[in-house]
Amino acid sequence: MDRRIFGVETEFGISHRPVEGRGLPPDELARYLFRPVVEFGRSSNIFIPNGSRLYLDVGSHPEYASAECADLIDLIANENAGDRIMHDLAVAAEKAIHLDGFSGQIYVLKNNVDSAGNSYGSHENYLIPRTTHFRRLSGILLPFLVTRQIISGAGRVVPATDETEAHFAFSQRADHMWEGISSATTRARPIINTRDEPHSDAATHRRLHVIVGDSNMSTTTALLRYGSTDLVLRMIEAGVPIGDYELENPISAIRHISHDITGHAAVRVRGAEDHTAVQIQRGLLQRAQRFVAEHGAHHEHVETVLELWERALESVETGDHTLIDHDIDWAIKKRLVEEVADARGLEMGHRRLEQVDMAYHDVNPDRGLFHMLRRRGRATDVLDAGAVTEAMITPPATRAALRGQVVSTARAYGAQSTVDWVHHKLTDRPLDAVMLKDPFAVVDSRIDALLDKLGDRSSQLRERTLDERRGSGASLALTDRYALLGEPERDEPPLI
Ligand SMILES: Nc1ncnc2c1ncn2[C@@H]1O[C@H](COP(=O)(O)OP(=O)(O)OP(=O)(O)O)[C@@H](O)[C@H]1O
Ligand SMILES: [Mg+2]
Repeated sequence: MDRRIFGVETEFGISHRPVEGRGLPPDELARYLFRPVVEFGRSSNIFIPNGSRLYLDVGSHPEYASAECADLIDLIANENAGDRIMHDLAVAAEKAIHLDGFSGQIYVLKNNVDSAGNSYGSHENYLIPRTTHFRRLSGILLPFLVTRQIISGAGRVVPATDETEAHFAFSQRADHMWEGISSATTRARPIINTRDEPHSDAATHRRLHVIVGDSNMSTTTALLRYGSTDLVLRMIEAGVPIGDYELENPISAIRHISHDITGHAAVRVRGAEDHTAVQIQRGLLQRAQRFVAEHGAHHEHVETVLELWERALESVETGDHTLIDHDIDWAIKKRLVEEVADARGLEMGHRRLEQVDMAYHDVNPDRGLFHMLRRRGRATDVLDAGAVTEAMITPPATRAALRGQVVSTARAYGAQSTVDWVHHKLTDRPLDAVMLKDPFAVVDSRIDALLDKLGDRSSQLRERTLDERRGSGASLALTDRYALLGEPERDEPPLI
């Protein structure tokens, strides 16, 4: 497909560190965190004006599901808006717990393993044509995804166990995958989830749900992760021959690869010699380069993706990690961990280095180590300054723009809306529901007609300024885009 819809769901780890004693249990903390969300949307599962979804499932890992995007930079901006929203919620929650007599700080981590060894995910969604042959898709995509960690893993300080010494691994998530392909998400944790919910026209499309990825702090790494996957999908869809790297055992392979930072760990390929992760990735990259040379780049980021991909593989192959230690999460983190270890004379197994690993993923822009590195010029960024703030309040140019319009306009009129990825209605007009099956569509006359029922928008609504919005919600993302023109100033009621 020349144009594709992308979305990414991020689950966050949360914790409370009081000045002394035990912290609040995660479920209680999550309730504090989501208080402004519930105030805004009367539920802990809501769609917000930037088109994305915020929700709290059972358990205590709040999730941000990005709006559907048709451009990779839009996707990364929208994803990072989610990190910022979670940070805003943490700031508000910290105030709330202090008012309730608790002390200390709240941490929101965009990582994939907590200190107790629980794992939570970063799930990617790719729109693909229904005609794609699933057997062929998985035969190519699984080896790609199993080895992708060497170019886009988030890196992990792995503590010593009875069998292994402490070491640095490519991936956070690799040890927590249990199956290659299946329809169950949480229980079986497959690399590719086949649950068939396309959020688009089911006759023509599927939504491919990839569960294996590490959450990325680096926007450059994110571009390589989504961009390389898109290129592999594009080749599969075009039906070009892509080499045969079908793995005998994807799950043992993914773990084996993660724990050998030299990239030389060999895995069994069905009916062929053993291959290293670098060899498999090289084979796929060469195919992709040839494919782009023959068919042309299908979007403006392709060249950057190919350059990063090449450089990341060269870095692993040669062991010269300085080639990517500003661009790829695992290498950025590894350099930091080694610096701390050297400066303090610590062995790899030291607890302090695990803390550095965690702190790398702190979404707090002032405190998080990744954010500090970026400010010091030690991590590249593919987003323009201001792009994340913008993405907190502006949906991408897809169906998400229509969803955002419904949510914000209804709120301006004091009406309630009920929306999901596909359905849109005003809650008290259930018969006027609008179903938007085309995720690329940015205009739809049925949505206009629906919103016109609320009043004449052109003469009654004005867009709020950024300053007004900044002053009126726990997070910029949880504020209304519009206000009614000439809204009567309400007098403060008398105190007595
Ligand atoms: N047609 C589409 N193709 C690809 N991705 C899509 C499409 N429509 C929506 N998305 C993306 O899919 C993701 C759906 O997130 P959501 O958390 O609702 O996932 P889910 O897998 O359906 O449900 P859950 O996480 O509750 O199990 C979002 O990131 C969204 O942007
Ligand atoms: Mg989800």
